[in-house]
Amino acid sequence: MTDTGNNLFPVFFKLEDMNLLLVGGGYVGCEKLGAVLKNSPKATIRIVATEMSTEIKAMAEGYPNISLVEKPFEPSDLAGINLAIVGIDDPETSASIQVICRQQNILVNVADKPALCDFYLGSVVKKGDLKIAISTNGKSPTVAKRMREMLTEVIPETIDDVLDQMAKVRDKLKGDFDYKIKKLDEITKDWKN
Ligand SMILES: C[C@@]1(CC(=O)O)C2=NC(=C\c3[nH]c(c(CCC(=O)O)c3CC(=O)O)Cc3[nH]c(c(CC(=O)O)c3CCC(=O)O)/C=C3\N/C(=C\2)[C@@H](CCC(=O)O)[C@]3(C)CC(=O)O)/[C@H]1CCC(=O)O
Ligand SMILES: NC(=O)c1ccc[n+]([C@@H]2O[C@H](COP(=O)([O-])OP(=O)(O)OC[C@H]3O[C@@H](n4cnc5c(N)ncnc54)[C@H](O)[C@@H]3O)[C@@H](O)[C@H]2O)c1
Repeated sequence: MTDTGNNLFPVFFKLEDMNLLLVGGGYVGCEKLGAVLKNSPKATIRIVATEMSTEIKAMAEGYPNISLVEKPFEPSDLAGINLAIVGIDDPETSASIQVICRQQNILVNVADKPALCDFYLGSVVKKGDLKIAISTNGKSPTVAKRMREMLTEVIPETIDDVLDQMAKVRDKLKGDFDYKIKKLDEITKDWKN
């Protein structure tokens, strides 16, 4: 078996059909909330923090699916939660939240603590329906950010029109699976050059 270097398995969650808990309402909480809202603005998010910053309150305004609860984290906050992100300035409590999440099979990200993460957030390139997620295996989030900027620049805005056209062709194609693949490959075969 060869080691590919980065063994993280990328998936795209339908977060808007899930319940997310964000613990922490400071700088990191705000960063992570921003990342979530940019991608999945209708996600149901419970934010629990002893103190909620004015920034996070402002960011949550206008999102009816966000509930802000100003109090310390308690295990009961995990009721009905599918995913959790922890961004608090208390390493011991962070570690204990990670343990409780594990016990309940809730996937957890403790921001900036790779050893305590079941998943990492990625840098995200988004052009209409096209989305590319980038990971450096935790080696350099700054490189991930630069790659996002580079790809955002080189991918044309018209890619979304291309996706619309391809979706139309795809819907119209009759025939079996192999035929469809052949046809769709034919239409796009020159793109590599
Ligand atoms: C991609 C992005 C997504 C997001 O968070 O939305 C993201 N970090 C971003 C930015 C960023 N984070 C940090 C800096 C400061 C510069 C620097 O330290 O390099 C910058 C740059 C900046 O802000 O300019 C600090 C930092 N981050 C981690 C550590 C701990 C460590 O490495 O041990 C420390 C040190 C903390 C300390 O010093 O105490 C760890 C993680 N950060 C990850 C994701 C995961 C790995 C992703 C991957 O595989 O590449 C992982 C493992 C876990 C996680 O947090 O999910 C987002 C870019 C969004 C964009 O702009 O596109
Ligand atoms: N600020 C940065 O640039 C930065 C960069 C890298 C790593 N970090 C790390 O990320 C973590 C969070 O940093 P920050 O800048 O967001 O801190 P912060 O002080 O801005 O916010 C901390 C938040 O955690 C909340 N909190 C603390 N204990 C809690 C508990 N038991 N239950 C619920 N909420 C609780 C506070 O009320 C506050 O909302 C720290 O471990 C920090 O070392 C911060």
